[in-house]
Amino acid sequence: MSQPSTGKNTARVLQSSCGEWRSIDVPSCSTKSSNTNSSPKRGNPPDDIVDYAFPKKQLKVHMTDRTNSVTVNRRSVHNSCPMPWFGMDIGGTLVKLVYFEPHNPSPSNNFSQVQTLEEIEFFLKNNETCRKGGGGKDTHLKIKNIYIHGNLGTLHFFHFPTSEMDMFLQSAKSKGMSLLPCTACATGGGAYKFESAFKKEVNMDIHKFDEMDSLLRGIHYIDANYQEECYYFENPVDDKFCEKKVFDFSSPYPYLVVNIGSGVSILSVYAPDCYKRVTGSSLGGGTFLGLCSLLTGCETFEQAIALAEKGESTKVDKLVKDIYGGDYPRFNLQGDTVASSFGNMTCQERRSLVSREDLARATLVTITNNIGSIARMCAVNEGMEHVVFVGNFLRVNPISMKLLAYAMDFWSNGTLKALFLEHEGYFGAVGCVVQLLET
Ligand SMILES: Nc1ncnc2c1ncn2[C@@H]1O[C@H](COP(=O)(O)OP(=O)(O)O)[C@@H](O)[C@H]1O
Ligand SMILES: CC(C)(COP(=O)(O)O)[C@@H](O)C(=O)NCCC(=O)O
Repeated sequence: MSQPSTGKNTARVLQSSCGEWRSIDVPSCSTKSSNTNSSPKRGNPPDDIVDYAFPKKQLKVHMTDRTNSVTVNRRSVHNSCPMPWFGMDIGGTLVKLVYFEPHNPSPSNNFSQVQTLEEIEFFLKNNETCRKGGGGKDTHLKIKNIYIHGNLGTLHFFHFPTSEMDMFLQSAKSKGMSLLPCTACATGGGAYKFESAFKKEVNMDIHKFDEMDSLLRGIHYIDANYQEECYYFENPVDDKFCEKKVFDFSSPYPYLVVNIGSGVSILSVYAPDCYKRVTGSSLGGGTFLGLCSLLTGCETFEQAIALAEKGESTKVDKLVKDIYGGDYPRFNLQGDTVASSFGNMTCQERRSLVSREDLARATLVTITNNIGSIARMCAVNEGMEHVVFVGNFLRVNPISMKLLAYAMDFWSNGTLKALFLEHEGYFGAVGCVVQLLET
């Protein structure tokens, strides 16, 4: 297979760099904290929940060590947010919805909590708009036996296209959803864009949270509560020997997060509550799907990926060997390296030889390599060894994951490791729910 492109995108990266510091309200957050052992504990023993959703100032917590870990008494449950709890990440392309089903609904309103959940579940499952564009419940991601704010329950995962949001609200209104008691919090751009529509259509005040804060809260929360969340690929481009392996994410700091949604955001994370947004790129998952739809006529992300699986990008891209006749050894550029993405498509004859599958594959490889190249440069600049890739661009998309794994390893001579998370696109929505009681 072709090699990832080299750092052709340097200028773009530097231009879009903003490097604004964000630090959540926790003391002694050093800007360049080293790899201290400040990670959440795994598992959830009954009397020792480690819950990063609670800031020190609002709840009675005590510091367990010098690295800002906070231990929360499980009885400090907030009663002003009626269950069931819903967290939404309303992104540029998809609405990610998580909801918490308590195993022991509070006795006082036992019936209404259960009934409310059943009614909302029925609505989500049977609503036309929720099923559009491959939307629906991600049953395989469900987490049983998780504690949120001291309550044991199950976390459910659901997604649908953001383009259906208005229809979704209309439909929720017509089915009487506004009358059901529950608490909804939201993040992503849509939390702001649709805030007034929520109020107008379903008379709901949503609790808004920043999407980067939520993303990190979600990552740390899920990782602390769900074994085997984090993984990497060994031998990523060798189909025979490629293996998915669990990575111990219990001491992750510092690390880089690359969130590949419609666009791309890159964050340096130094401690549980201390990070900065390093840069971003407008060439993300939306670009892939947009270009692929134009070039192949595909209708959905799943179709685009299915086409890409059968195509060859080397028919579309111009390789170093197409230009040099072989390697360019002086600068260690192998003949199979992509010299120019889509570079062969300037020629009519070559255009007539490529299929929709080849175009889909080339689009996927181009976008993925560009993100990999930016991520690698950020990791080098920031002195990071671990790069965590998240976002729904990676959904049902092992091609990109393996390419990113290979690219990180190859271009860093093995010093950088690409990591992935099972609940790839849902961390913002989870992070909202765990932040709920801070408001
Ligand atoms: N069912 C789907 N419909 C549309 N895009 C999808 C779907 N599944 C995965 N994707 C990919 O995921 C990207 C959106 O990722 P996501 O993390 O949800 O971002 P956002 O928050 O911007 O909506 C899309 O641009 C596309 O590349
Ligand atoms: C604006 C966004 C944070 C929105 O997040 P998204 O819905 O794409 O997940 C993201 O698309 C982004 O970071 N875009 C790149 C902007 C830049 O060039 O920095």
